Amino acid sequence: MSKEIIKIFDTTLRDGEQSPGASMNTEEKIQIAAQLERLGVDIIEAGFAAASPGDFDAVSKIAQRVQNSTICSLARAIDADIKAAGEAIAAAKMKRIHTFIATSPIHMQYKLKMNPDEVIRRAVRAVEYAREFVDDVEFSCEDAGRSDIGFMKEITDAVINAGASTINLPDTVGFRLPNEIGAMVKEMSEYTKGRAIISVHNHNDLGLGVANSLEAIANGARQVECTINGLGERAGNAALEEIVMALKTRHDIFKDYDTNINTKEIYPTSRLIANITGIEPQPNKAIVGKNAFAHESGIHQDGVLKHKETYEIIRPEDIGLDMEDTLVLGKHSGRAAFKDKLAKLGFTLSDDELNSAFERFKELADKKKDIYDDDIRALITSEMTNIEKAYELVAMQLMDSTGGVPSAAVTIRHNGEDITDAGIGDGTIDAVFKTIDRITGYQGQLIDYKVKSVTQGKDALANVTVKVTFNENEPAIIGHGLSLDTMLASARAYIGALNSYLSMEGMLKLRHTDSTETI
Ligand SMILES: CC(=O)SCCNC(=O)CCNC(=O)[C@H](O)C(C)(C)COP(=O)(O)OP(=O)(O)OC[C@H]1O[C@@H](n2cnc3c(N)ncnc32)[C@H](O)[C@@H]1OP(=O)(O)O
Ligand SMILES: CC(C)C(=O)C(=O)O
Repeated sequence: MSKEIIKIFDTTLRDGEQSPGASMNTEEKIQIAAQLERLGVDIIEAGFAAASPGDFDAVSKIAQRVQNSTICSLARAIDADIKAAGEAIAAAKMKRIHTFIATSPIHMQYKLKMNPDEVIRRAVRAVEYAREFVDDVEFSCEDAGRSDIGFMKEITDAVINAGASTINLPDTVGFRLPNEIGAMVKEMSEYTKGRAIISVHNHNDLGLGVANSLEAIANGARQVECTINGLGERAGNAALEEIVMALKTRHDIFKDYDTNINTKEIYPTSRLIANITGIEPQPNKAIVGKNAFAHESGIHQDGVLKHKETYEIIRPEDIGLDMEDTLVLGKHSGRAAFKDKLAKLGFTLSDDELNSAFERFKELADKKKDIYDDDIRALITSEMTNIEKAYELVAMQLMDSTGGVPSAAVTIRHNGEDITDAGIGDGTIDAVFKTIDRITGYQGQLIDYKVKSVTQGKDALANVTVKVTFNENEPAIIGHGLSLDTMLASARAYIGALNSYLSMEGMLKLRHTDSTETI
């Protein structure tokens, strides 16, 4: 008997980006979308096109490039949002508009300030208008977990009649227990049988997002919304890798179902998201955490040596983690071996990108003894997500004697000219950032600074993430920098954030003059 496919709807680029500190620039989002396509997700929620000109731009560019996944944009039940979503995804080969409105009494009364009839009217109008742009419309009863099921049936009938083909029942605040989600999904699936696909979108406030999603599948849900590494608003969303690997590992229970996910792309996708957002999964995170396949204690090690399955329920290679082949290439490696390694890691680079990545790889190999797959992943990610460089770091010299004044001399290239200046600060990083400000004329406010080592060892690459505002009325910008030297990585991250800001500046200006149309 052929298995039923559970559609995997990935919302890393939309709900995942709602994780504090997880903002991504357009180039980064395009790279993530390409990897999600490789992973085999059915639907990529590429953003919320009406949220900002930057979001619109990212959704449009993803829609132009992705061929094998449906591209979706979220939209409130507001004409202007739906128009933005429809226009942003217009070029996609397969496209969907996902519109939503809250259906719980608490949201309707206090947030929307609408009575239930008005909510139904808005929902119907939204779906009808969305159908003017696409055939595939998803409607979400926001806060379904706390909504009255009778009211959800009423609104569901209305939106199905208006043209929605997927009904999503989000547990927006992660309040429900698995048996409750199971009961809600069962009742709604039976009610809508043959008329719409029932989907779930479970948040993780009580740590139950994945359990709730599995229970939903067992009770009739045929689409699950989830994110890589469980990123998302507050405590995050149900993690894609956990849902998919639970279905695969417990095929005895879920024998009738399958997904289109190529599980070997799970680990590379997780690393890409961690490198880009700077948000590392906790070490004990299921499936993709650093310790997920580490056996620390003697009895476990003894068991694994005798027979792996004594303590391993998943083979690392099934998620694309090659435990035996982590040590790679060195300074004597050539372009062919480097290209071959990149292909194995799932990267396809243009000739220019390959040349520039190879140069950076050689610089790294000169200084670092062991180069691991994760070093190469970080290097390529930073190479491929480099946006146009208005400013480029050329050289940097630091002074930080104990009891003295930390100072930095920095040379930056701008419009082909090298500009050098020096400055002091409260610490070396502050001195570097202030000197960059003096040279560029932009005054950045550092909101957050994070450094993590890409792999182990004293000579590990430092991956620095900064969050900076260059204008207090505009959103903070994320920048990443990679180097063996933490100070150099910091300077690169700060200049990266400025370059991102400049590439978005025109769009951000537009945002202030945006008007939001309501019906
Ligand atoms: C559960 C979720 O994750 S929903 C998705 C959350 N994602 C986001 O919010 C994306 C980022 N958001 C934004 O950039 C902004 O909030 C925008 C551009 C969407 C809207 O900005 P603003 O127009 O300034 O509105 P603001 O955010 O202050 O308030 C939201 C408004 O939308 C209304 N609203 C909320 N959801 C809906 C909905 N589904 N349909 C219609 N109206 C809605 C609210 O009632 C409120 O209206 P009010 O201003 O009349 O009180
Ligand atoms: C818009 C919906 C799907 C959402 O993100 C939520 O309810 O959490």
